[in-house]
Parts: sequence; structure tokens; C-alpha cells
Amino acid sequence: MATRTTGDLTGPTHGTGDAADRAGDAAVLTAHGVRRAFDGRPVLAGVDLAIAAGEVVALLGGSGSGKSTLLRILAGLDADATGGARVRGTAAVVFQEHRLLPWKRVGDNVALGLTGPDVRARVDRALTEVGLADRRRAWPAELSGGQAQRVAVARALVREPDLLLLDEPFGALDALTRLRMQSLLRRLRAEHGFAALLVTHDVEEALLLADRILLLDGGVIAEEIVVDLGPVGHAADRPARSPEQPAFGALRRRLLDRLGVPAV
Ligand SMILES: Nc1ncnc2c1ncn2[C@@H]1O[C@H](COP(=O)(O)OP(=O)(O)OP(=O)(O)O)[C@@H](O)[C@H]1O
Repeated sequence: MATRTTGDLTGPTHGTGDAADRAGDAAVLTAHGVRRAFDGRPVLAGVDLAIAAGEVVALLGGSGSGKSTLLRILAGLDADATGGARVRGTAAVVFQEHRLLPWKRVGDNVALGLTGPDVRARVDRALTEVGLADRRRAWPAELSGGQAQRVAVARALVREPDLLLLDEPFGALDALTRLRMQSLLRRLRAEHGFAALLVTHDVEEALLLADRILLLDGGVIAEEIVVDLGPVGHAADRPARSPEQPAFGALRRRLLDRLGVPAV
């Protein structure tokens, strides 16, 4: 977990790219010309992207395409990248692993780094929002994987982020828990209006949750797909989007083709 207000990566900052221009002044995140190599091998070769306030963007790509590397850079966790990246407001990160401190109770994990007289109330509110109001005094080891990940979401939420950076946040969960977490994210988004960058290699998850999908390939954003399937919605009983929609299936197939997954 990390938060940050604004900042540039090391290296020169150039003019914004097309994507950044589209999000314009409303952008909560802009990145341009982001590059990163490991041992002389380029992984990111000039990434441009922009996310508008309140927009949810999924970052899809094959294994090893550099998704996590990019997210770490955007979160300000990689000092060796070059290019420009700027977050307007507060960003919070949720990783695939919950990264809770095992020696702190749930409530203290959520409160980590917060100050002020209302911390307890804010923590209680965040835990209530993820359905864990009664686990404030539990130890992380006493939680299920899904509950621990809910605490990680609460720890991000309590900071009232303008932008959530989500790196495969539900990737380690079983299928049913994953669906519940997706539904939780939709509800929280509707209530809080944060923007999010969601790293995933689950095409269906991207289609269910995102307004826009960016495909990372060859070290650049190789394709951008606007997910024109109606509002993301959050009502579990009547989801606005569903895999049953013919257009959903068509987009799913197109993305799988693009990722090189053969039809069965
Ligand atoms: N700290 C590091 N040192 C050396 N190589 C690294 C490091 N971090 C990432 N890489 C390499 O960079 C490439 C991209 O890794 P990254 O984890 O960003 O991919 P990814 O798209 O998130 O993959 P996955 O979907 O499998 O998680 C990989 O080849 C990886 O081995």
C-alpha cells in the first residue's frame, strides 16, 4: 500500500500523448513516455496513458508484458523508470497479496499512517463498507483470504483516494470470492466515485468492471477498447452488464484473440 500526491518520474518530461489529451484537465492520472528495462532488456518502451476522474480502466496483457511493472511505476514505487507520470490527488494501491502487517490487528492495519482525532471513526466506516465492522480487533491470521483482501481494500478506501491502483487484487481468490469482490468494487465505485487502474489478465473481469481497456503489448499500449456495454452498475440482483449480452461475448472473443487465446 502506498499513497502519493503528485510527482514526476526521473528523466525528462515531454508533451502529453493522445490518451492524455483525451482525458484533458479531468485526468486524475497521466503518464507519457514511461520506459523501464531490466538488465538491458526493455519491458516498457514508452507507455502513454491517461485516466479521467472517476473512470475505471483495465490494463490487460499477457504474462510478463509489464503490467505490474507499470503499476508499480505509476504508484511511485520504482525509482529507476524514466518518463513522466502524474497523479492528481491521492492514490492508493491494492496488491494481489493483502500485505497486512501480521503483528497488528485489523483496525490498526487500516489506520496505519493516519493521524487525527477521527481515525477510529474513519477506520470503522471503512471496515463497515467492506462488510467487516465486527473484525476490527481480529489478527490478520484469523481472516480468510477474501476477508484479508477486504481489509486491504478498506486500508486503501480510508484514505479517500481519487485513484485506486489495483494489481490483480482478486487474482489469488477462489472464483466465488472473486465474484463477490468484483461486486464490492462496483458498489464502492458507485458510492465513492474514485478512478481506478485495474491490472488483470481476466478478460471477463475487465469487461465487467472497466469503462475502457488498455492492452499492453510489446512494451506499449497497443490497443484501447472502450467498453460500450452500458453502465457498470452495482446491483447484484440486476447487473447492468453481464456475460449474457451478445456484445459482451463478441468483445470477449476479440480480446482473447488479441491475447492469443485459442477458441475452444
Ligand atoms: N525486479 C525485476 N528484475 C528483473 N526483471 C524483472 C523485475 N520485475 C519484473 N521483471 C521482468 O519484467 C517483465 C514484466 O514483468 P511484470 O511482472 O511487470 O509482468 P506482468 O505483465 O505483470 O506479468 P503477470 O501477468 O505474469 O503478473 C518480466 O519479464 C519480468 O521477469
